[in-house]
Amino acid sequence: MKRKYNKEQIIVFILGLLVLIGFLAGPATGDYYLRLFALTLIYLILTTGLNIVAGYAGQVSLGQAGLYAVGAYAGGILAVKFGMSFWVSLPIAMVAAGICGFIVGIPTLRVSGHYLALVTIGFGVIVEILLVQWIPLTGGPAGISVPLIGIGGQPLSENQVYYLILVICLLVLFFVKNIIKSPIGRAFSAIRDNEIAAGCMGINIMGYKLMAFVLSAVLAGLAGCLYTYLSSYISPDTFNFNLSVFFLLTIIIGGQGTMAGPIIGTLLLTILPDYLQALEQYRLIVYGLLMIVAVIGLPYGISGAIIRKFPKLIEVEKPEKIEADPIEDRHDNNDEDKLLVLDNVTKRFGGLNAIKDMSLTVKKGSVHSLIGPNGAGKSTMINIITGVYKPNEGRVVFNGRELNNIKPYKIALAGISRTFQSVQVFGKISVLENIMVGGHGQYRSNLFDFTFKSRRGRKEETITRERAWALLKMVGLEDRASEFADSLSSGQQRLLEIARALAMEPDLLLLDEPAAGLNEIEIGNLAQIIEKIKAKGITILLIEHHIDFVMDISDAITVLNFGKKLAEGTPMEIQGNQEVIEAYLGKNEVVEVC
Ligand SMILES: Nc1ncnc2c1ncn2[C@@H]1O[C@H](COP(=O)(O)OP(=O)(O)OP(=O)(O)O)[C@@H](O)[C@H]1O
Repeated sequence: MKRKYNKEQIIVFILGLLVLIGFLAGPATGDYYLRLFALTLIYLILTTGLNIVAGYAGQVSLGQAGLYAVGAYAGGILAVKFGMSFWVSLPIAMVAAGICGFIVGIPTLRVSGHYLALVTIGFGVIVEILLVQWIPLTGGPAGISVPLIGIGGQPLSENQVYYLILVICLLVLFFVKNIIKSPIGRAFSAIRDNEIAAGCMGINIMGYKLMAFVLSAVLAGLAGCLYTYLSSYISPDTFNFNLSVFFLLTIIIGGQGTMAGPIIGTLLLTILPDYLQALEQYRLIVYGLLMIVAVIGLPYGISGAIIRKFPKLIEVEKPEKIEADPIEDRHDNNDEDKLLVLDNVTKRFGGLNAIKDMSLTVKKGSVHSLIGPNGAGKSTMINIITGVYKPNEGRVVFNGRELNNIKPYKIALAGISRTFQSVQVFGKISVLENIMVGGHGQYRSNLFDFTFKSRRGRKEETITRERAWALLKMVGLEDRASEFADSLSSGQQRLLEIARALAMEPDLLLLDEPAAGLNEIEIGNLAQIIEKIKAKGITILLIEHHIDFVMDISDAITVLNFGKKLAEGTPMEIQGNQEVIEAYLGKNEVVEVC
């Protein structure tokens, strides 16, 4: 798959421009601008890392200056107190910051949003205080002076240092781009857009949040260490809270969650204020106005606005050949007939029994429907099966394995996929990427494979992408592949959810009101899709209010009322059940169905 217009080419173009500026800036305009550009590149390394955690993974961090300080002081202290060279202290500084990032990331397991922002601010403040108070190690307010970077005993010139930083910055952008374009990057975006749905796609939410924090901290540490050697002197007042706010503003204005965002934001906010010096006393006003206009007028930042204005920039080209049969065959030779068993399950919300002593057996390869009036407890059952809710009593057994205390992502990886009653697509990534998120559990490659684009990683990515195209075609959305998922109609989003759930190659597919919002033709297509899925040996547990649709495609039906089982049987048996007619179907409905 190729992009017609390649975002990476734009990034390379901007960076090419930067190199050119660097060439001209050194000899033509003197050391001041060379240092300014070097500092911009250092900030770019840091904001690219911040973009991973805040832009892609959606976790607010206002402690980045603290992590930057850890890298800077680790580099400085190792050089001054232990006589280590730049080349040895750089990786140690990155590891030190990475460990701090892990510690800062732990609260994300419990808090998010404003609370997380406060926790990260707290970290930055603690670092600032330590830098001032721990005088024997940090030099206190007087700071530390650091020797120049050297190779073979020879110190590098200012120009050489600039190009060293440029090369490191380019490598960082290249590796981060590889990670972001991999299932890891998609997992970050999925968590940002919808944590519950991401968990149900087999994504280990806590693990990926921590990974995002550690990656961004490692890059902050790298930037900090480079800063120490660029400026030859560090003191606590550089690493204050304002700097953390500045970093966050940079990616908000540039455009969070895009590779180009930090580049645009960092260039704009680091270099522009300096050029505005000509406007003397109006400089800060112009700077402030720019920020207000960008934040209010461009909610997705500058790069986000560009992408929305010119969607062709992110358009992916449809492959010439799309596989016709994307659904994995799940028939097996196992004689066990029961795929899913609920044994006396009860779920209470306060004093309300949403489900009471519910027992249910879903046979392998069947389409089993749950019907019942609103509030009967149908969605609660699906949420219990997928681990979103924990039952108060009873057991859920899938494929012979008890699921009661298993996390949603592990249940998903065990072979259960689902759609949601109120659609839960990942709105800010493309339709194609949404389906690729479904393929998350199929990868065997790791962070190393994706960072360095190993053969294994590339091969798995190609397979997932091809299957995603095939699933898109099956649900008739292949012409919408490049669009953001939240731009689809709700009916299309339901189809997208089904395709995404199938990308997980499940044994059991839970469909929660898939026909809601679809017209008659779309419901007909949906019935065909369900038939196809069933023919592949995938078991389906269906919740639906379109009774004739349910009667047509089900092998078994369970009727719920007030959290209890009212009746169970084949469609014929249910249609003739007097209690069901009175509680749910109503006489007219039955006449219509018959
Ligand atoms: N998270 C929750 N907190 C409190 N009450 C809940 C929660 N989820 C469901 N309920 C309640 O549990 C009962 C069953 O809800 P559930 O959504 O399972 O019903 P349903 O059969 O799926 O209904 P519908 O067809 O309207 O979706 C309802 O009374 C509902 O208000």
